[in-house]
Amino acid sequence: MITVTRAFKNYGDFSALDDVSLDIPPGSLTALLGPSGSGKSTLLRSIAGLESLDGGTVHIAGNDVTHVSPQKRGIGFVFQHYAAFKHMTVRENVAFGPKIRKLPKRQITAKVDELLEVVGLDGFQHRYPAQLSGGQRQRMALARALAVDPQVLLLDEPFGALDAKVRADLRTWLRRLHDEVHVTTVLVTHDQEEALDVADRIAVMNRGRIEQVGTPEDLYDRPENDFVMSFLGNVSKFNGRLVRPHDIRLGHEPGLEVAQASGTEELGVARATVERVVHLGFEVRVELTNAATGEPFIAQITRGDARALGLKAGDTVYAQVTAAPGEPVVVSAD
Ligand SMILES: Nc1ncnc2c1ncn2[C@@H]1O[C@H](COP(=O)(O)OP(=O)(O)OP(=O)(O)O)[C@@H](O)[C@H]1O
Repeated sequence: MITVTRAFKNYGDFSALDDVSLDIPPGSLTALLGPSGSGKSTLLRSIAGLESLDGGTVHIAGNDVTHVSPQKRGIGFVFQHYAAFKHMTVRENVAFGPKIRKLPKRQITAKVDELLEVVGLDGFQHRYPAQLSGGQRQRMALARALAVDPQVLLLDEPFGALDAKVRADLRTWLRRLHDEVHVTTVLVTHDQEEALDVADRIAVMNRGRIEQVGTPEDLYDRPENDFVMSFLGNVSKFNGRLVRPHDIRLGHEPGLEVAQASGTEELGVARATVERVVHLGFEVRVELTNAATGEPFIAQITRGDARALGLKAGDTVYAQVTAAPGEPVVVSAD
């Protein structure tokens, strides 16, 4: 368990951490998610001991490490741009930490073999970092961080510099790796899709504060405020409320047929003009304008529904917000 209690960090007048408290359960993969400048890296670096707090404490596994040096905190750290030793092979890079710790040679060999296999680099062990792809280099960085058996693994946008496809592959891989090694992991990301995909818990940060902590489901289905709702997925303003695109149904009649089809309670109907219909594979994004308010909004519906409605630009339709009873998918915009 990592416990941050009432952490404050200022840079001059600027408050980078403003009374942050957070519990990170042992064995979890927790994402710190927030926009640029919200304090994610500062919080991560404070847990690592790379930043000293102006107030508050950090405990790791029950020990107060607030004034303990980074080397003695039992952490592995991976940054966005990982600085590997260029003159060392992959194998030598991974073996570096255990060698410094003077582990017996045989033990080091076994450990490095195991880790290279876990990160899928066993065929690359004699290459130099420059001979690896970006994704392979980050996997080497993770193997190197894990080589010293850290209690905690801290990842600061580890896949940030890679292209979308490699990022997606690596996060699936990280999830599996975590299921295998179970080391308590904290991941900094500004990418909500990455956080929802990989983390079992997410702490949403904004302006040096934590807005909400919970499972991806909690945050997506039960956001505590507009900031969390907007940050985790698309939202549109609909009759003065924030609504998710897939919580809007479309029909040719006001209310009736959409209400019957969904069987859910009515939360508001609006007449709207279809501006654009975008096919996104299984789903269709319909861009609309509210006839009464002139506000643009988006509905996301299935391809089948779009076909049944025969939607095209210029059509007038009725949009209705739906939500399963008891599920507050609509948060007041005020
Ligand atoms: N050494 C520093 N000196 C002055 N200001 C700093 C310093 N480090 C960070 N800050 C400021 O503190 C705020 C929080 O920075 P932090 O790096 O924690 O944000 P972040 O959420 O990780 O953002 P990003 O995703 O852009 O890295 C930013 O406004 C940043 O400019």
